Amino acid sequence: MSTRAAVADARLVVVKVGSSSLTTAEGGLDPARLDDLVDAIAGRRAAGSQVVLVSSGAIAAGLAPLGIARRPRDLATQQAAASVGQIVLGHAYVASFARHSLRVGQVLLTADDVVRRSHYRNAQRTLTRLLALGAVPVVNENDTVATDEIRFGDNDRLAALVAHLIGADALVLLSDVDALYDGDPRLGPARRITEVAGGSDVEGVRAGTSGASGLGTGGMASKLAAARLASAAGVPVLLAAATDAVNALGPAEVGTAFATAGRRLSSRRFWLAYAADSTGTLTLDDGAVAAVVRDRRSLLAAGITATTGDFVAGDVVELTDQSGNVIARGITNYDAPELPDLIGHQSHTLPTSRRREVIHADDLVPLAHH
Ligand SMILES: Nc1ncnc2c1ncn2[C@@H]1O[C@H](COP(=O)(O)OP(=O)(O)O)[C@@H](O)[C@H]1O
Ligand SMILES: N[C@@H](CCC(=O)OP(=O)(O)O)C(=O)O
Repeated sequence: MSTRAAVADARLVVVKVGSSSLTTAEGGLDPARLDDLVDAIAGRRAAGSQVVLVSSGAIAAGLAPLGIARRPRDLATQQAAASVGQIVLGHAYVASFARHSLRVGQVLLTADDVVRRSHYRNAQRTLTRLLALGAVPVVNENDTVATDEIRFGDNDRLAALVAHLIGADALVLLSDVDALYDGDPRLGPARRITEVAGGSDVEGVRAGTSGASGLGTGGMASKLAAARLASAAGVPVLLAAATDAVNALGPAEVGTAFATAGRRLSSRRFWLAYAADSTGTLTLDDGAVAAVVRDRRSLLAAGITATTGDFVAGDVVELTDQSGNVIARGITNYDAPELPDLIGHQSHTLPTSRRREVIHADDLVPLAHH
């Protein structure tokens, strides 16, 4: 099935909308744009799909009520604005979805809630039950309590993680631009990219890190990273304009479609590959890179040339090649201080208590460079 057909046929869709697509030029929430989005989602629901909406806009919606002219830079004021704005936003969705007799459920998450394995089943269960009860979950980052350490940073990433968490069949990223281009179309002529089948299709793409409105975060770079994260984890992605939501959620061919790379990862392997924080790095020689990535073998001390970080056994670490590219992630069997004496040595030359592989193949996930 083509990527576009997979998105069009998806039974469970995560739709993410950015701040810039919900606000007026002056910065307040735009009820007409919000209604248009809700109409498109209600249409998809009526056609038989379930939809989870990941909506930004809390900070933007809180600025005018607090008399703040532009997006604040400091975290405390952002959090205060989000606190005021999230209620405004939630209320706007309740009223707008009510026009279609649809109920909404607000789900505010921190990175910990979907990244820590002990927590994510909770989020999974709530979202699944909301859907079973016929409600539309409206998800945002829990900005008021998310400190820098536990922030997703941007809702594109949150949406990609949620899409995998709930086993969505597709992720639709709606923005103020109608597709991915090879450069920022605001800055000059740029070529539109309609299909991304693999990494070579986005090689050389310049994706800006800030949006036009100054209200969102991350710009196209965070969208591209999220699209690649979801597609690498087995969820097809469509990036399109929020003003074209009806077509993006319907059969029309709009935007940029990102094909999946292979099978869907299990929750545990997805967590290992993308969600968990890593606390260190192991640098591998070429032979070890091939053993881990191509042959899917365990990582032995002999193939490691250097380590950084302050990790302990059981932590997630990144594996890089000699050029510093991250090629895999895995759970280490050793504490960082134990490794300098072991690396570069063949197992049979080490004391018996030190012959265990550094990372077992079952605890290793090669990262797709597609
Ligand atoms: N390569 C690119 N292709 C498309 N848009 C790009 C690219 N690089 C930068 N951009 C800009 O990114 C913006 C979208 O980011 P942003 O406003 O943060 O979105 P949102 O608020 O929807 O999350 C677009 O308005 C576009 O001008
Ligand atoms: N959680 C923040 C949004 C952060 C964010 O990623 O914004 P955007 O780039 O507009 O999707 C808010 O609701 O204001």
